[in-house]
Parts: sequence; C-alpha cells; structure tokens
Amino acid sequence: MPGEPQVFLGKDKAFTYDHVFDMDSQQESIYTHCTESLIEGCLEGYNATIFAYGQTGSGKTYTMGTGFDVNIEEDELGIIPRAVHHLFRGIEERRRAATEQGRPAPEFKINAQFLEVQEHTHSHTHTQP
Ligand SMILES: Nc1ncnc2c1ncn2[C@@H]1O[C@H](COP(=O)(O)OP(=O)(O)OP(=O)(O)O)[C@@H](O)[C@H]1O
Repeated sequence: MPGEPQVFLGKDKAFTYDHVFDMDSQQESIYTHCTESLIEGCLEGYNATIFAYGQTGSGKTYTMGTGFDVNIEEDELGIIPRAVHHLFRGIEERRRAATEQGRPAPEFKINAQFLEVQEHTHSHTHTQP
C-alpha cells in the first residue's frame, strides 16, 4: 500500500505495521527507520530488543547481519554491526563533549546479547487432537 505501513494479502486482508519496506529497500534505510532511535534510547539508559522473525530463507540473517561479516561492502552491513558502531560512537561522542565542557566524562556499561532461536521439528506424529 503506497505511502502506508500496510501489506495486502489478496484483495481484502490488510496488515498494518509500524514500518513496511519494499523489495528495493537498503540496509541503511532499515537501520535508520527501525533501529537508530532504539540505540539512541540505550545511550539514555533504556533497554531495547530487536527481533527478526520469519520463515526459512526470508532474510533474517541478512537483515540482522552478524559480527563476523568482515568482507562485505559497507552498504550491505546489517543491523548488528551498525548498532555496535552506533553504540560505541555515541559513547565516544558523549565522553568527548563532556570533557570539552569541563565535566567529568560519563561512564557507560553495555550489556548486549545476540542469539538465534531455532525451532526443533519433531519427526514423530502427534496422535492426540
Ligand atoms: N534483502 C536482501 N538482499 C539481498 N539478498 C538477500 C536479502 N535478504 C536475504 N538475502 C539472501 O537470501 C538468502 C537467504 O537469506 P537469510 O539467510 O538471511 O535467511 P534467514 O531468514 O536467515 O534463513 P534461515 O531461517 O534459514 O536462517 C541469503 O543468501 C541472503 O544473502
């Protein structure tokens, strides 16, 4: 649905989200629209969770990125390396600004996890209704 954060399935099933991106969307745009403000919140002391959900091959790993993508082009970097850079850049900026203004540099403590949840498919058949 152009201009609306909505996806149509068939003629009459509409789903509305905070954001919807079209096929040609770039990693940077997804980071800017969905994630940047969460990381800015972290720098103010708030918690944030970013969760990718979808069927196999739908692009979760590509969109999230990993910490190990050392050989990919900068515009292909996913959310995780962008978030890590953003966090540490944000901390450095805040410490430098404080020092320049003669205030003590603030201390930050980061606690971050990056994990993959996998469904375990059972091979036996359930017989109960
Ligand atoms: N937006 C995209 N642009 C270009 N290539 C993409 C994009 N999204 C996914 N791909 C490619 O499609 C393939 C499947 O994507 P990916 O591995 O990220 O899916 P996944 O949801 O993590 O799958 P699984 O659940 O099996 O781990 C990969 O080769 C990936 O590089």
